[in-house]
Amino acid sequence: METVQEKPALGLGSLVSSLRVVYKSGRTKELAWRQSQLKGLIRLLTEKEEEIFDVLRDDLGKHRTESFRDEVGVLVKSIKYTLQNLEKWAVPEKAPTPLVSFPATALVLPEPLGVVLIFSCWNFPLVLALEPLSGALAAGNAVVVKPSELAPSSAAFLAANIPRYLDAEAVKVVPGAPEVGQELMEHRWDKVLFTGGARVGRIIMTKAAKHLTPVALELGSKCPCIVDWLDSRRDSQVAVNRIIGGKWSTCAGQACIAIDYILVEEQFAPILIELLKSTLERFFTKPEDMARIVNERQFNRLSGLLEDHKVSCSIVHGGDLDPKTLSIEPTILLNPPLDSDVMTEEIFGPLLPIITVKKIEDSIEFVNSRPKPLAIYAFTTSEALKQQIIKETSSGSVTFNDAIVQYGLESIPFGGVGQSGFGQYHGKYSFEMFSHKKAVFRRSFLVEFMFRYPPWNDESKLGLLRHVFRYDYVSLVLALLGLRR
Ligand SMILES: NC(=O)C1=CN([C@@H]2O[C@H](COP(=O)(O)OP(=O)(O)OC[C@H]3O[C@@H](n4cnc5c(N)ncnc54)[C@H](O)[C@@H]3O)[C@@H](O)[C@H]2O)C=CC1
Ligand SMILES: CCCCCC(=O)O
Repeated sequence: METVQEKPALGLGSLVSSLRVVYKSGRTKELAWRQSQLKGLIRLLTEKEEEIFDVLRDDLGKHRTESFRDEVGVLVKSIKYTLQNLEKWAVPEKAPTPLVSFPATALVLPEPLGVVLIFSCWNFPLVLALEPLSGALAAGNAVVVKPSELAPSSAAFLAANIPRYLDAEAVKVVPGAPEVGQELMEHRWDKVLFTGGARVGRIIMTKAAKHLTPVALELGSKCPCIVDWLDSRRDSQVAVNRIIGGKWSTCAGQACIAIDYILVEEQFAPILIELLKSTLERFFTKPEDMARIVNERQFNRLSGLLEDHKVSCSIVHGGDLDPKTLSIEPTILLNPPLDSDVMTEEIFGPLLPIITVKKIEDSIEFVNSRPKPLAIYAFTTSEALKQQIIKETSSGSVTFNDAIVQYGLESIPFGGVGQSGFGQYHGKYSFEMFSHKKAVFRRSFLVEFMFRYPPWNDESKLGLLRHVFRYDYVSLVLALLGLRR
C-alpha cells in the first residue's frame, strides 16, 4: 500500500503530534471545555480591544471604528451566538427508523473531526482567523491557525495572545511565510479551511489530496452589483451610501465580498455617478477615513489595472495614487473595455467600474457569462427583478438593497460556489464545518424477520419484504399469519 512520505519538517511534525495527543485525551470534546474556549476568545477580544485597533492600523491603516465594525464587534457578536446555541447544536438529532428494522432507534451525533488547520487571510486578519477558530473549538477540535504574513502585526498579536486566553496545548498559532503553510500541508489534518486566493487554494487542495484531507476553500471572485432605477430620491441616496459601504468603506475594497463592479441602465449612469461623487466627498474627508492598500505588490497590481490607456480614459472620478502612503483614492470607471484586466480579474481594491446595459434585466446574462461570484448585490424595489436574480443566477449569497453586511449574519451560511469556493461557515455552519455527523443506529434482539435471509426457496419472502418496504402493516400481519401472500 502506498504510504505518504512526510518530508523533513520545520519542526512542525512534533507540533501536529502533540495536538493529536491532546485531542486523544478527550478534553476538547467536553462541552465545558468548548464553552471555556469560546469565553476565552470573548475575553481576548474585549480586554485587548485597543491593541487590536493598533495592529489593524499598523497592518492596513484601518480606523478603530472600522476595525470595531468589521472585526471586533462582529466577532464578539458571533461568538456569543455560538456560546448561546452550542449546547443545542451538540445534542444528537433523533431519526425515524423503517419498519424493516423494527424495533430500533437512530440518531445523528455531531462529533469533532479531530485536529484541524485554518489558513486566514490578511485583509480581515482577526475575523478570518477567529471566526472559523470559534467554530472549530465549538465543535471540539484541536486547532492550528496559520495567519497571513501580509498582516504581520495581527499575526504577532494572535501568536502572543491566543496561548494566554485559550488552551495553549490544544490551540496553536503558527505565523510565518508561505513556506510555513507549505510545511503544514505536508502533514495529515482532519480538516483544512483555507481563506485566500485560488492560486494557493489549488496548492492546498493538491497537498491535501495526499492524505485525503477534507478541505474548505473560501476564495475570491468579481462580485457584481446591479443597480436598478429607484423612484425615490431617498432610496437612491441610501443605495449609494450602501454601495460605498460595500466598496471603499470596507478595507478600501480589499474584501472578497466587496462590490467589484456595477451594472446599471445607461440612462441612469450619470445620475448614479453624480450621487456617488457627492457622497464620496462627504464620507471621505481625511486619509484615515479609508484603509490603505496592504503592500507595494498589491498597490502596483492595482495601479497596473489603470495603466491600460483605454481604462485610464474611462476614469470619471478619482484615479490619484500615492505610492508613499500606499493609498488610492476612490476611483470610478465608466465602461472600461470588458476585456481589460479591471473587468476580467478580481479588483480587490478601491476601483469601481460601472458597466451600462440597455435594460437592467440584461445584467443577468452579463453576470451568468462569468464565473459564479461569492456575492451578488442588487438595489431594486422590483420584486420581479429580485425573483429573476434569485432564480436565474448562482452565487455564494445574494443581497438586495445592501452590500457586505450579510457577513454579519450568524443565521445564514457564508461561502462560495463554483470557482469562488466551497464549504460554508458562520454560526451553526461553522460548528458543522468542523464536525462529523455520526449515524448511531440501535437494534433490538426482540423481533427477527427471517424473511430477510435466504434460502429464497419461494416467493413468500419477497411478498413479505414488499409489505415491509411499503409499510403495509395489515398485509404484513395477514401474510405472517398465512392469510395472504
Ligand atoms: N472567501 C473569503 O472569505 C475570502 C477570500 N479572500 C480572497 O483571498 C485573495 C487574497 O488573498 P491573497 O493575497 O491571494 O492571499 P494568499 O492566498 O496568497 O494567502 C492566503 C494564506 O495562504 C498562505 N499561503 C500562501 N502561499 C502558500 C502556500 N504555497 N502554501 C500554503 N500556504 C500558503 C498565506 O500565508 C496566507 O495565510 C482574494 O482573491 C480574496 O478574494 C480574502 C478574504 C476572505
Ligand atoms: C466585513 C468582513 C468581510 C470579511 C471577508 C471578506 O470580504 O474578505
